[in-house]
Amino acid sequence: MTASSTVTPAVRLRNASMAFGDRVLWDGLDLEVAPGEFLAVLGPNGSGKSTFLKVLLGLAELSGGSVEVGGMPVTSGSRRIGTIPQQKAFPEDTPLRARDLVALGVDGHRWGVRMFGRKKLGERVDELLEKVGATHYADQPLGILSGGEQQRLRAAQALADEPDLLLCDEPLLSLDLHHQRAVSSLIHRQACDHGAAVIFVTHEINPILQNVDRVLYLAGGRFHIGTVDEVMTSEVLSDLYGSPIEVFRTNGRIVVVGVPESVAHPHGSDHADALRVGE
Ligand SMILES: Nc1ncnc2c1ncn2[C@@H]1O[C@H](COP(=O)(O)OP(=O)(O)OP(=O)(O)O)[C@@H](O)[C@H]1O
Repeated sequence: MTASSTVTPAVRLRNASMAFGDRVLWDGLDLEVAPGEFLAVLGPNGSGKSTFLKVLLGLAELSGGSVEVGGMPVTSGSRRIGTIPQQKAFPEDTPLRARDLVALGVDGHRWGVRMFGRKKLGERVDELLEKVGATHYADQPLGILSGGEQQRLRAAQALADEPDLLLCDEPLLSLDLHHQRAVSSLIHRQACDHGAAVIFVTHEINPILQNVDRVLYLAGGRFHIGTVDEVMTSEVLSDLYGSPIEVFRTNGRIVVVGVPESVAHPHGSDHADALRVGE
């Protein structure tokens, strides 16, 4: 799906540039993301993927150009944006249970808490917990849960208020295969059934290959936008990285070979999956 002229894009960037000092993350970026569209944002460590989400949240200002969300200038704290932030463990003594975190994402007015009391809120939270497979640890303290268990709760919280725009920063990290599928299909349904635009930052495109409409690939201060077939090619990635890259498909998966180690791990990251989009 792409933005048509009659529908207000969920996100619109015009001639957008972003730089920190002389470090350019992107320049001349024109992009419209339509309601219901699923955009994957790919690129090596430090290429600007999280910064891109921050710009949409109003937490970072473009160096040039403009950005609109839902046809309006970006303001921070919109209820219509759901976020699944990059994973960071909750401290062990966090005074919340799993279900409390999900409940924080539910807008009381929207779900009629005022009219029907806490019962309705509880039902909505139970429904969300079930969708991410978290029912059995709903009453556990947040801080003792594993990284993957916490991550599933973040996904439930982000979807609680049926956002129009869902910003996901590596939401599948530390999830096992089963829960990767559950969470990515939940996010995809938010796009298909509720018309939410999804912007999904990831190093690993294969788990979401079936869901992606377009890819924004950031690398070395440049970018390429298009469908998976248009962007994930040896030619495009070799051009972006400025060195020979091989992209091939096997068993319905994309394998990328030849990304320079210095680009894949510019900060000495121990994130070994950094660019292994094919595994
Ligand atoms: N406020 C800031 N001031 C200066 N530099 C910054 C600031 N925020 C981000 N950067 C730099 O911009 C670059 C892009 O950072 P960003 O976190 O967006 O990358 P990323 O693609 O999300 O990386 P990763 O895959 O490692 O999460 C990094 O080199 C980072 O150090």
